[in-house]
Amino acid sequence: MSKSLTLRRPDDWHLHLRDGEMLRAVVSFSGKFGRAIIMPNLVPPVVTGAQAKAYRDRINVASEEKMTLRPLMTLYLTETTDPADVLASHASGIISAVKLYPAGATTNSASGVRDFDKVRPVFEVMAEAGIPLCCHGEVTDPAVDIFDREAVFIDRVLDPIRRAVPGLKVVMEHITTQDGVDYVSGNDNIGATITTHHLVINRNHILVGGIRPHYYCLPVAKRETHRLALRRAACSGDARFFLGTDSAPHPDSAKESACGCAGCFTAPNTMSILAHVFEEDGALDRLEAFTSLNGAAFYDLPANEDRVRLVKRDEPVTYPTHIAAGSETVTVFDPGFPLYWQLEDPA
Ligand SMILES: NC(=O)N[C@@H](CC(=O)O)C(=O)O
Ligand SMILES: [Zn+2]
Ligand SMILES: [Zn+2]
Repeated sequence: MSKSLTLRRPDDWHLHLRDGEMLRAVVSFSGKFGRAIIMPNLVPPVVTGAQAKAYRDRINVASEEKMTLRPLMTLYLTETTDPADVLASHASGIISAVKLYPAGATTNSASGVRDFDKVRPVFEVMAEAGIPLCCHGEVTDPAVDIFDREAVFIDRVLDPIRRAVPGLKVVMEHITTQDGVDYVSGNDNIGATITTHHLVINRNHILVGGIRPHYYCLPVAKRETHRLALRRAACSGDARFFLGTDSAPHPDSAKESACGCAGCFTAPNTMSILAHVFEEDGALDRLEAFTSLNGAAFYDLPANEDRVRLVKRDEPVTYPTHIAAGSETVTVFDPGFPLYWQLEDPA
């Protein structure tokens, strides 16, 4: 008999759905999730409540009837963000969080924050209203080595913000280091998303034997000790750690380039990969906490009531290696090992 596992419907607490043709091409691959925090780094970015509402409408139009996905919107924080708009958008249920991109840190972050003191009034109203701040946690100082940028962000930016604005609820997005795990574990009012791909690859996967643009994302994967720290955190059941796939589709022409952009497209096979990883670490009984319970609790939302089933097949399950997006293709993340677990819905 094949092995199977029933769990509450998973949520994705960090997802890029893009817009237009790309949105229409990728949205169904996240269709079996319950809720997803939708990142606002469009071109131009989603900076006002009105824009977030319009973007949510476009996502709902692009979604198919049978999908369970419910988009939870975020605002892209800029130095001119109006605290009143943040409060009103949250009060009316349009947004669930605000996203902090240090200017220049990652894809489409040019309009992000340079001077963190300038956004202090926004942080203050967020703390008061209990609105989470989702952080892309990397400094942009050219003097800081790219592999150290997350650890330095904690010391230079994140910890000072949290001290200056007590009560601010923070998500450290897509942590990639032992330092990130330690900081989140040792503090209150803070959680962290962990991506699927950072549980699977370290920096060797990107660089050994040739440069692999489809493993390049930000924050960049670190050395193996850090990957193992992420695996322990994800598999621990600790309520501070939850799934945010950071599935970030880019056209292959933009990835396979002399200056390839950052992002891994993991939406199609995420649950299969996670079941593999948790089984390997003897933690299948804690997969539900990571994918379906911890994030909801952090966002003060109930867990999804309905269930999905993961079934372990005798033969590897196959996924498309590429999907079409208009005249472009997007490469699906290749974990580098065969996948046997398959998501079944309904359970
Ligand atoms: N993670 C990435 O490498 N890329 C993301 C941006 C982000 O989440 O930093 C993207 O939008 O492509
Ligand atoms: Zn990011
Ligand atoms: Zn992201």
